[in-house]
Amino acid sequence: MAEPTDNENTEVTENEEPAQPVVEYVKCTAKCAAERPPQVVEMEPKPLLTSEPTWQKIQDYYSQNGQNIVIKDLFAQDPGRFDKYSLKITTPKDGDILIDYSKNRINDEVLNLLLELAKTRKVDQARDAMFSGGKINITENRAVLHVTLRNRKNRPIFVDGKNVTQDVNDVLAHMKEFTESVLSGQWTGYTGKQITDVVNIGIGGSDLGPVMVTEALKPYNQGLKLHFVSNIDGTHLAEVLKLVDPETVLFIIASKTFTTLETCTNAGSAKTWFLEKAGDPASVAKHFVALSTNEPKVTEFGIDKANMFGFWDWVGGRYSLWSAIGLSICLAVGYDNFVNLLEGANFMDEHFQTAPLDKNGPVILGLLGIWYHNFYGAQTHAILPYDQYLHRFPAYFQQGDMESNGKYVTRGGEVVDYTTGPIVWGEPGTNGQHAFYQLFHQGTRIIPADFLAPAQTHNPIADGLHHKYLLANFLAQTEALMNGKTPDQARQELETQGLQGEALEKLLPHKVFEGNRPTNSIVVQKFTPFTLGALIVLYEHKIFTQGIIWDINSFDQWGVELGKALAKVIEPELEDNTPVSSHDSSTNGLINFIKTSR
Ligand SMILES: O=P(O)(O)OC[C@H]1O[C@H](O)[C@H](O)[C@@H](O)[C@@H]1O
Repeated sequence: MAEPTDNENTEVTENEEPAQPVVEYVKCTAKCAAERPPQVVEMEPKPLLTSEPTWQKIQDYYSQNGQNIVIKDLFAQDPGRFDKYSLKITTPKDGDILIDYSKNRINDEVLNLLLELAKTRKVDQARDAMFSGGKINITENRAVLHVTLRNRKNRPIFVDGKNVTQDVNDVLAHMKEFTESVLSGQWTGYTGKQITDVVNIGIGGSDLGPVMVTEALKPYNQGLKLHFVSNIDGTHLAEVLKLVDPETVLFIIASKTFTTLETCTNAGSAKTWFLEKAGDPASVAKHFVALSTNEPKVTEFGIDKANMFGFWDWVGGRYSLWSAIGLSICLAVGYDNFVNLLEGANFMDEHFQTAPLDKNGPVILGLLGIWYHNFYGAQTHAILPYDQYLHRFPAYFQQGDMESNGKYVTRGGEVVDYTTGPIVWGEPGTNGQHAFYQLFHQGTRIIPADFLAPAQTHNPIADGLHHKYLLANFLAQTEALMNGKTPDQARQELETQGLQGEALEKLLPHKVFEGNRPTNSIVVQKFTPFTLGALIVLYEHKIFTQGIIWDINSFDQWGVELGKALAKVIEPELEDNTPVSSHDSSTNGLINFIKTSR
C-alpha cells in the first residue's frame, strides 16, 4: 500500500516518460497537474423516466406478470438459480464478498429489462462523470468526489483543473501524524497527562459515519475511549462530560460548514466546561481540534489552524467519513486500519467502475430496488445486519439514502410522476426478529430487505455456539420469508399437534405464511476494516445508481433547510413566557403550552 508521499519539491514535466504511471501520479504536483487538461465526462439531460420506452416495457411486463412471479417456484424450476443470481466478488483481502440476490421476484426477462433501463438512463456515463470530477451536483455547482478520498492508487483527479490527489494525501499525512502522536502518548493534555478519551462533536454526516464505523470496528480499538455528542439536547453533552476528565480528554469539533447550530452550541459549551477546569485559554490548543472546510470559522472559535484538518466542498457530508471527518475513526482503530477501510472502499469503487452492469454489485442492488419501489409499490427498504458491531449501519444509511434520494424534482426541475427514495430502516438481527419481523412475514406490505452476515465472528464465545445460532437465524429468516407456509403445511402441522374440527379451521388462516418476500443476502468472511469499507461503498454506489435512474440530484439536501430557518424564528419567541399568536393555531398552542408548563 502506497503511503502518501512527501512531494513538495518534486516535479514531473510533460516530457518526462516515467516508467511507472503510479509513481508519476504521486510525484505530480499542483503545477504539472494544472498543465494537464482534465477530461471531464458530461452527463446528458434525460427525458422523464416514465416516458422512456424501456420504462413502459417494464411496466407492461409487471402488469402482466408481476404478481405471478413466485420465488420458490423459480428455485424449483431452476437448480442453477443461486449461481445465476449471485455475485461472488473476489477481493484482495479478508475474503470474498457474496451477494446472493436469487431470493428476489426476478427472472431473466425482468433482469434484462432492468439492465436495459440502467443502459438507457446512462448509469455508466453518470458514474464516469462523477469519477472524472464533473460538477454533477448541479444545484450547488460542485463536483462529487468523495471517491478521491480513497483514491489509493493516486490516480490524478481534477477539480477546476487542479489535481486534488495531493491535497487528499497531505491531510491523510496530517491525520497519521496526529493519530500516532496521540496513541503513542506523545501528545499530552495541559497537565502533561496522556489523552484517554476522545469526544467527537458533530451531527449528520459529521457524526453518523464516525459512530457507525467506530462501533463496527470496535475489535480493532487501540485503547482510546470514544464518545459522540450530536444532539442539541444538552443531555447528550452533559452525560458525556460526566464520563471524561478535562486533563485527558480530546474534543474533535467536526463540521463541514462549522456553522451548524447543534455542533457550534455543543462545542461552545464543551469549551466553557473545559476552561472552567483548565483556566488558561492557551490549554485549548491541547484539547480541541477541528475537522472542517471553513478555516475562518474554526479560528474564530479559538482553534489554531495547525489543529485543523481540512476537506473540500466536493465532499458531501454524508460521504465524508473517508475525509478528515474520519479522524475519530483513525484515533479509535489506528491509522493503518483507517487505511484498510479506505482500501476496501477503493476496491469497491473500482468494482463499480469496471464490472459489467450485469455483474456489478451496486448496479444490481440499485435495479432490484427500482423494481420493488417503482413497480410493486414497496415504500421501505430494510437493512438487517446480523452482527452486533454493525448496529448503527442502518442508521448510517438512513442519512446516506434518504438525504440523497429523498427528492421529488428531477435534475431538470420537473416534478416526478414516479416514486423515488425509499424509507430506509433496520436493526441488527436477531433483535429485529423479536420486534418487527412479524410484519415482514404476515403484514400487508412488501418490504425488500438486505441481510448482512459474517461467516466468522470476532467473538466466538461458548465455542462458537452464539455465532452458530446467529447464522442459523439469518439463514432461516430468508428461507422462511421466501417459502412461507402453505395452508396444507399449516393444516398438517396443526393436526400433528392434535387439533381438529372447528378449532383447527379457526386457527388455520393465522398459521399460513404467504411467503414470496424478497431478500438479498450479503455475506462476508468477517467484518474487517477492508470489508466494511467495501460494503459501505457498495451501498453508496447503489444509492448513486438509483439517483441516476430517477434523474434526481443525490448530492444536495435543500429539504433540511426550511425547518432550520423556522427554528431560528421560534427560538427568540421562547425567551420569555409571553403568549404568541403569530403562527397557525397548532404551533401557537404548542408554544403557549410549553410556556405555561416550564
Ligand atoms: O458537517 P456540518 O456542516 O456540521 O453538517 C452536518 C449535517 O447537517 C446538515 O443539516 C445536513 O443535512 C447534513 O448533510 C450534514 O451532514
